[in-house]
Amino acid sequence: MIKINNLVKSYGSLVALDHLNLEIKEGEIFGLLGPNGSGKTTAISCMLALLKYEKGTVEIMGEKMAPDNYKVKQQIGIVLQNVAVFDELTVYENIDYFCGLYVKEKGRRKELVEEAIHFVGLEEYVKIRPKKLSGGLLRRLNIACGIAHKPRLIILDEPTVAVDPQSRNRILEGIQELNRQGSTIIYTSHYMEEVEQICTRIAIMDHGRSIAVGTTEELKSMIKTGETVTIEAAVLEKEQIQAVRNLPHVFDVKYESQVLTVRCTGAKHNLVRILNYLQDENISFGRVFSELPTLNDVFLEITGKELRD
Ligand SMILES: Nc1ncnc2c1ncn2[C@@H]1O[C@H](COP(=O)(O)OP(=O)(O)OP(=O)(O)O)[C@@H](O)[C@H]1O
Repeated sequence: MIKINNLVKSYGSLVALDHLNLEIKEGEIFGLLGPNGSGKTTAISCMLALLKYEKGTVEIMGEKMAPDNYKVKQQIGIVLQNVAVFDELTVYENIDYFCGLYVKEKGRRKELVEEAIHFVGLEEYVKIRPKKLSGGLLRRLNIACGIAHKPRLIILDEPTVAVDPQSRNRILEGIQELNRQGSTIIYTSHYMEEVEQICTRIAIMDHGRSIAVGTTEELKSMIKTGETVTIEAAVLEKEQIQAVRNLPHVFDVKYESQVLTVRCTGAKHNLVRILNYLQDENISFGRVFSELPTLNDVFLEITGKELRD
């Protein structure tokens, strides 16, 4: 569906995309996950030929993407980060306007607009102007405007930023439904939980590059971490921290503000072994957690820094 080859884009001396390579297949919900400033929005803008770039190629649906490739553009729905609707039009009129850019036949358009309204759950607000909508409802309107014409490819750039949990769930479920109805989806976010929840494949971005690509399971299997054990309010001496470090299958130990974080490779009984040691040493501790690897662990192992804000 999309092939991005060696894309380079700079803003002055800042390299925002540094030889970015990506391939997205038809039918995927493809997640672009990366911290703020990693180049996700720039990648989307270049992909859609909304921004000029210095080097590389973008192919969408088998064609070279260009600003005037309307044949391809017609088949793409775009929901950008900044809400782009007309204040002087009502909810209905906004969706009708954007749908009308692609669908001229009135009867068919009415059907599509009504479907889109139902889809984002804005039935009660059709006669309202955008200024009167809450942030979450406004984002839903933005989505309806981008998807009403039922495009083959839908690109959503951080659609859930500053959205209440109810609207967020509605949006995430909606994206999965659109995918079931046949649209390929590209979804950018810096929320790893969301990406993990809905994406069938994920590219993790950092500094304008895609540093790892795969399904959630594939990404997690690329790293050493099999389990992270966190022990709160533990009071440990230096030698004891070293002793934890020397336990089998432990490869990284952090001790900060009386919180002990132990990363272990995938093995049985890691937690029991650590707790037994603490008990043998009469070390008091508070709450204990054991977590399977997250996408943050993938990011942390590859880049040495946290994905979370
Ligand atoms: N118009 C611009 N002029 C100058 N620098 C820019 C411009 N747009 C983006 N940048 C810079 O390029 C880099 C990549 O930004 P981009 O917005 O693509 O990242 P992002 O991953 O989408 O981040 P966010 O999650 O914050 O939207 C950042 O360092 C950003 O400051």
